[in-house]
Amino acid sequence: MSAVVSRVQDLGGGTPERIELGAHVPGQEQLLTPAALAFLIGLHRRFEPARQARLAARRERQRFFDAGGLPDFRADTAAIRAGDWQVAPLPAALLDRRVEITGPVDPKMVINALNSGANCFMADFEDSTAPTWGNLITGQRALKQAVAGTLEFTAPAANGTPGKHYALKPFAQQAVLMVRPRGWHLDEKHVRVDGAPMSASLFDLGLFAFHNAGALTTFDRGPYFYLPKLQSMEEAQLWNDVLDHVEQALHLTPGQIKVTVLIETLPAVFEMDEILHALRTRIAGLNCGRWDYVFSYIKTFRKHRDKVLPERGQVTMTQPFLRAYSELLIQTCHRRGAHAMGGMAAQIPISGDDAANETAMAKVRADKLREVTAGHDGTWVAHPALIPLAREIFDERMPTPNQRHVLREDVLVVQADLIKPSLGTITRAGFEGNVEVCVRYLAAWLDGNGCVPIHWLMEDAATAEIARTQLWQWLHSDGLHLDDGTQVDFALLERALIGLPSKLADRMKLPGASRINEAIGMLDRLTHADDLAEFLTLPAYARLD
Ligand SMILES: CC(=O)SCCNC(=O)CCNC(=O)[C@H](O)C(C)(C)COP(=O)(O)OP(=O)(O)OC[C@H]1O[C@@H](n2cnc3c(N)ncnc32)[C@H](O)[C@@H]1OP(=O)(O)O
Ligand SMILES: O=CC(=O)O
Ligand SMILES: [Mg+2]
Repeated sequence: MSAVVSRVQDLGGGTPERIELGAHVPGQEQLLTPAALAFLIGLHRRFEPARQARLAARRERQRFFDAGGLPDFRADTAAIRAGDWQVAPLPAALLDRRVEITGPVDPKMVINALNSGANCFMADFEDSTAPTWGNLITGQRALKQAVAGTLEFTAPAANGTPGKHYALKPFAQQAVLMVRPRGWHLDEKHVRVDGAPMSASLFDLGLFAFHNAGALTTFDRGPYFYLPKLQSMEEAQLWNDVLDHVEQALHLTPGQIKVTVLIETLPAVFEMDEILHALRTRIAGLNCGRWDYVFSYIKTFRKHRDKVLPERGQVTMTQPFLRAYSELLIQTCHRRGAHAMGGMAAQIPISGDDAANETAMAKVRADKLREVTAGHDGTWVAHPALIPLAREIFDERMPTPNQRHVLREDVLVVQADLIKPSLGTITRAGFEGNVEVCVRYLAAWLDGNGCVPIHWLMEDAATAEIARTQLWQWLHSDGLHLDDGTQVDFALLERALIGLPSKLADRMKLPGASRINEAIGMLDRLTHADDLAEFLTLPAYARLD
């Protein structure tokens, strides 16, 4: 906690509160005002014990899976699944979400995304942001200014040429803003209350709501959030309790805060009705967070030799277990009147190679076509250049603002479909590719950059986690071989790691180049460890800032 400097704050309530904050970064004083800090302290004191209980429940459940148990639909909530209920009506701003752009929260990205022509913009504090204190404060400040309509940015001058200036389009032409706070598992180490770090989720969500709820109300909106990495109905209930509290404390209308929940863990797919029900006064939809979902499948089945997945590139949405997940999500959402959002194709535009670009765009097109045909109400893009492509496909196949009327009663998904093993192989390129992605992503993240292009694929915390957990599982499963017959063992890993610095040597301008050796050391330790680390970002966070 070297970065924490302020020891005690007098928040004006008579008794100085015990809150410690990260070293000052520009703009912090306008965000972390005494009133905002008092609000955050209130959130922490009220909800931290419940958060810790939920994290303990996750560990307990994983012990059951490690002992051979399988996730399944819950007997104790059968009445919720069988019941005839609907989520609350959706606000006008969230009726048509056919194309949503996502991205990190730096000012340029925020302006570009809001101006992009997408229906919605998910400003991401999670998978695509490395949570340095500077990134968080800069991001919160950018969002506050964006909501106020004052956000501007000028790129630094280069070679005597003035930097490009960025400004927001008029409000009516902007994408609808949604914010994704970090997940329940993460602490915010730069804010300690009563001597303990506060929840990163409560920090991100609380600070955004505190500063922007009033302004959003004047636009007939509310704070809209994406909630990541939930594992159970109880976690959704905890979020609902938090949001009820936030609405009361900020004098909002009950249900004004809207959320979309990412179904991106394997345990959660068995509780989608229950999650919708727990949040039914405020939930707008569920989203197929496919990358974290695959990561979660690997993590849940870390000890299940019969469920080892093939290499990352072969785990596409047409694998039966992923198709079942997406179709059950659509059926569940539409039955309850909620949106069923699609997810992210990882391909981004390739400049300077038309043929390669066309191949990449064909993959994105096929993915979006699959989504709209299956019944999704909208999709995600990682890059503004993909918006016209996604829009064209959804416009053509979805003439209505959404397709919640498509009930998909033909879908019959049972437990076995959702946990079905996948066919495929592990190639040398797939193994070495995982090593490279882990090292390069980790190095960039440690350097403060949470989303980078690697071999023309968008890589963020979720995609990198697949690579990391696959390596661990492959190396800890006896008798696995590459498709060329080579045994998968630590010698293979060592060879890939040793070769990496020279392979990357001519790319010393790579994001995070200076931290490559540190990343190699971390990956080596993480893969050798007897226990699979829950999240890459937990040990990495200790090294951030
Ligand atoms: C698994 C999940 O959680 S998915 C959700 C989380 N992941 C994401 O949101 C991915 C977001 N995407 C990105 O961060 C970026 O697109 C990257 C890192 C993949 C590629 O970024 P770059 O290398 O900068 O792309 P590129 O150089 O082609 O960008 C061209 C322009 O588009 C802008 N741009 C690129 N992606 C985005 C975006 N998602 N939102 C807004 N603007 C963007 C760039 O800022 C740049 O703007 P400029 O011309 O004004 O300078
Ligand atoms: O957050 C999205 C994902 O795919 O993970
Ligand atoms: Mg995710």
